[in-house]
Amino acid sequence: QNEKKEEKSVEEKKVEDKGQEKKEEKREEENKEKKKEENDEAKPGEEAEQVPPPIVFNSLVDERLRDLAKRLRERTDIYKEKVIDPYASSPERSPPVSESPQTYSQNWRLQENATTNWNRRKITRICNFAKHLWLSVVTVAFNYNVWLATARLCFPYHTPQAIPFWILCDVLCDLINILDIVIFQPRLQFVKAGDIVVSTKKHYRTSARFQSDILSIIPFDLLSLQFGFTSFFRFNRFIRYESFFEFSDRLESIMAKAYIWRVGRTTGYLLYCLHLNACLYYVASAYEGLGTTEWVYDGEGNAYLRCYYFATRTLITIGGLPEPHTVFEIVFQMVNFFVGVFVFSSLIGQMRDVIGAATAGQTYFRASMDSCVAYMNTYRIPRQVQNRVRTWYNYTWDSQGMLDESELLEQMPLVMRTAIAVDINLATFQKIDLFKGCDNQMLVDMLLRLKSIVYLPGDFVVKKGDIGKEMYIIKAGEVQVVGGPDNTIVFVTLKAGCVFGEISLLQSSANGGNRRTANVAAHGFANLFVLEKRDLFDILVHYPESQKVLARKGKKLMKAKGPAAAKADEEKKRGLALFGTKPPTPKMARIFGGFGKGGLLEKLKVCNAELISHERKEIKYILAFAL
Ligand SMILES: Nc1nc2c(ncn2[C@@H]2O[C@@H]3COP(=O)(O)O[C@H]3[C@H]2O)c(=O)[nH]1
Repeated sequence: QNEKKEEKSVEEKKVEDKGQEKKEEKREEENKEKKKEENDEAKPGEEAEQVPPPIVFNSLVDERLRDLAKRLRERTDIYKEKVIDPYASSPERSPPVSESPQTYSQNWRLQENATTNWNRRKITRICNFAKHLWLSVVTVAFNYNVWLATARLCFPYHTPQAIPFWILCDVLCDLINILDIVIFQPRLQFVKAGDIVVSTKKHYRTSARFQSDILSIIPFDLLSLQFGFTSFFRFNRFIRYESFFEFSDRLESIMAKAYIWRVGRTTGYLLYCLHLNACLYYVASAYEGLGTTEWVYDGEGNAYLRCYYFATRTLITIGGLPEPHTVFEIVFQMVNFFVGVFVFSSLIGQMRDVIGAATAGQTYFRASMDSCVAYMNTYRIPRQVQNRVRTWYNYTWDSQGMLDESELLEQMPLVMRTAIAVDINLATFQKIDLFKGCDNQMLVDMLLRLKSIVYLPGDFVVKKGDIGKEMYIIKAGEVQVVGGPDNTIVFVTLKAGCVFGEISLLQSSANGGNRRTANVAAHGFANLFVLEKRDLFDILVHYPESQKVLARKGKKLMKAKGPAAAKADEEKKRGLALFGTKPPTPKMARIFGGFGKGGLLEKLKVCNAELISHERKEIKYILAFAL
């Protein structure tokens, strides 16, 4: 054991000695470097005499290493600059949103506020849900009265066994109505002198609605004790029709596809007309005597079903019914036909309007595309261009559900437009480096002036040397800053949330500063927001501070990416030729973005899994476009 301990301590000593040796070596090296630097500073001209030339084994490797060291130094400089001025970052990357530093108590208060807001929103949502649920219960009660009171009045449904059941249902419905009148109606919101106020009991009691509600629940049913059990005494319940329309309006306002409910409601009106007619036919048959003539109901089978069948054939004027013979039958049938023609034609017209409104967008899209194709045919536009135009139409429609978003927003008041624009894009804008430090209200103003535009794969969005009249923000897709003799060098790929075209926009026209400094082409399909120079400058007039921030950034960008920097960049990229050029990607694979990251193989992999809708659309169109 002693021997082992000795061995260990010897080894440890050796390690320590080695560490010390290394440290000493390092110190010596540092001292040498310091001396060298001092010499450099003191006598820059005598460098060649003082420092012996380095030994070069391989000039190519040596050059590459020097180049690498230079680039690392440049990168460090850029990072240093960024640390000093956080707004000087480049536009091609959107860093994660960093919250401004807050104290613990501030954070805590914010969290508490957020929780309270969240709780309040949750409570409001629950209340709204409860209101909708209650309104649907009241609507069921209303429909019970409207459909069954008429049927019970005309058909022999009041048998001694059924009467207790009917009484129970009637009482239940009346209870619902009473609860609604006593608890819910006085608490509804209404508009008073332009203000939304929650109704008070006093307000409700003085309203016309209260009077009609009270009239609707007067229990005339009690007269049944004197005159026998009949649903005739429940007809005052029909006055509560307003609750049905209230329910209908609310449902329309919360449904994403309101036309489905509208079609359902119109169908309901049609069915109710048939229901009324079936009731009348039974009453007419009973008046003449069941089965006494060929025309009347013969009393066989299910009375309601047979009469409903008769009503359907009569009102929809299908025909094939037994001929009426008596004056009463002829008059009844004639009135039926007239009502059928007027009521049914208007209801079917209403249905056509509802369906037409639901598909109006699609119809507009088809009509615009057809007229554009007809125009291109008239002027014998080449097939290739026509295909591109068609692809643009289809992609734009599929990706945003309309051809021109601004058309839709134009009809809205400014407040609504602002709310929508802020909701959709403000978060993205706040993350854009270029706008960091700018006034938030300025961003909102800018959002309102944006126009949406779609570029096809390979389209040039910006051409070097052109005058910059607008800047772009990428909504979806990618664009590439390209250069070189045939635009084959890709300088940078910009993704969703990035800005480009701002350099020439932020420079003055003196010395050609307003010219585009690079070519920018759409990589795949690119959905962009366009902000015109005129609009930007109109806005900046009101925000001098933001104007200063943008001007400063414009200068920095020009320095970093302007013509001089671009040339150096291009040469740097060409320098890669030292290692031989990469073999070109096959043409077909190139269409799909090559074999690399995000390329054909990856896309195919993603296709097997679940594709997100945008990418799926893009691949579909890229395929269509390529073929
Ligand atoms: N010149 C240059 N432009 C770039 C670079 N990266 C992104 N861009 C954008 O490409 C745009 C070309 O038009 P602008 O000069 O108006 O603005 C330019 C920049 O927004 C780059 O590295 N160099």
